[in-house]
Amino acid sequence: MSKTLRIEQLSVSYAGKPVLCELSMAIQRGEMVALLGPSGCGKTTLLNALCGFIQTDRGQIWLDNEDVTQANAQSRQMVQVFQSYALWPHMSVFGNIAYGLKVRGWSAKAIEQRVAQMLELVNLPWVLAKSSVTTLSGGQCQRVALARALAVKPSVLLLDEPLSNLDAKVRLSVRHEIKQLQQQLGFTSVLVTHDREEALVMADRIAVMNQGKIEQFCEPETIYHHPKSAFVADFMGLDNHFRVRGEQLNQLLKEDSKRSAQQYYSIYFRPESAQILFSADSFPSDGIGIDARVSQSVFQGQSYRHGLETVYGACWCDYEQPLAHGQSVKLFIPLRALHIFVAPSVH
Ligand SMILES: Nc1ncnc2c1ncn2[C@@H]1O[C@H](COP(=O)(O)OP(=O)(O)OP(=O)(O)O)[C@@H](O)[C@H]1O
Repeated sequence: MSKTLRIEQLSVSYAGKPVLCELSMAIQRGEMVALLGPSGCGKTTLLNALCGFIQTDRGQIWLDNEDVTQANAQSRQMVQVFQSYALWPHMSVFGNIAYGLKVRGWSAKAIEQRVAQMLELVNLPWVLAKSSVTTLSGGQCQRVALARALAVKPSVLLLDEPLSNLDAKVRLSVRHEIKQLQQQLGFTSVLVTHDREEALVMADRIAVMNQGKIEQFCEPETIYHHPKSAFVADFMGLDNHFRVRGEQLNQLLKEDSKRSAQQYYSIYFRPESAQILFSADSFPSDGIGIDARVSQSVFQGQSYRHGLETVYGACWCDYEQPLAHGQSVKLFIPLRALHIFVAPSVH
């Protein structure tokens, strides 16, 4: 059932405007890959190209050893699940799940067995089979859409923001159900999402896309802890960013003249991996310390998130207690939490 998917140097444009630019990636059999990236970077275009819904300009798409670049959508056996569910409203739950099987000429008995199997798989009771899909909740609709897609045993399942129409609680449970199904059935899948946490939880590997190209493609832990560019760092939740000159960075890191004085650098770090210290605290040596003043204190459950003003700009840092507006503190960023990139010069 499940196959490897290899994309080689794929280019797609709309009316001459390039959207995917020589994009390559290889997805293993049974692997779930998340495509993460800003709006308009080409995630849905890539899914549509894989499915055969749109024409490609150059490059190839391989399923195992078969080049399917020119194959029609039906013969590719890649099935898409959409954000909007795309169920047929005039059909029952049964009718929706059975549709692809009827088209493929399955017998009535085999269809009934398969639909029952699929309903059980996605945790929907058989009594719902005769219901109209218009009477279902969002979570139930997405389960029917998933059952319909899996019923035909696709080689690759393409999930286009399947959870974004669901409310927060349902989204969390459906997220884990899809992941469990993928591990149980071992299907190859590509998941498009805007949600970083969803990508981290669900995917075996994450591809961060930027303007039609892949910026970084690796395991969730690696991309989270070792973003290879400022773009990926920004996208992976390193919400604090200072732009500093080489000589300032040399001073902060106590590394005399290691960097050119005129070059600018971007320092990224997470609010939760920095610390707020006070004048009486002993100062660790394995990090950088910056004088700061509290500008805001916001309760966020486990701790308080504080807005801090420093000579390098504003940032956020967590602390267990609320601190007074205007209070002087020391911002401490451990070396292991620092991500430093050469910044482009501003003219
Ligand atoms: N049918 C189309 N005709 C012309 N331009 C299109 C078409 N579909 C998408 N585009 C353009 O191609 C670019 C990529 O769109 P795409 O939908 O693939 O991005 P995306 O990363 O999926 O965005 P989002 O996260 O907002 O869904 C965008 O600039 C979009 O405006």
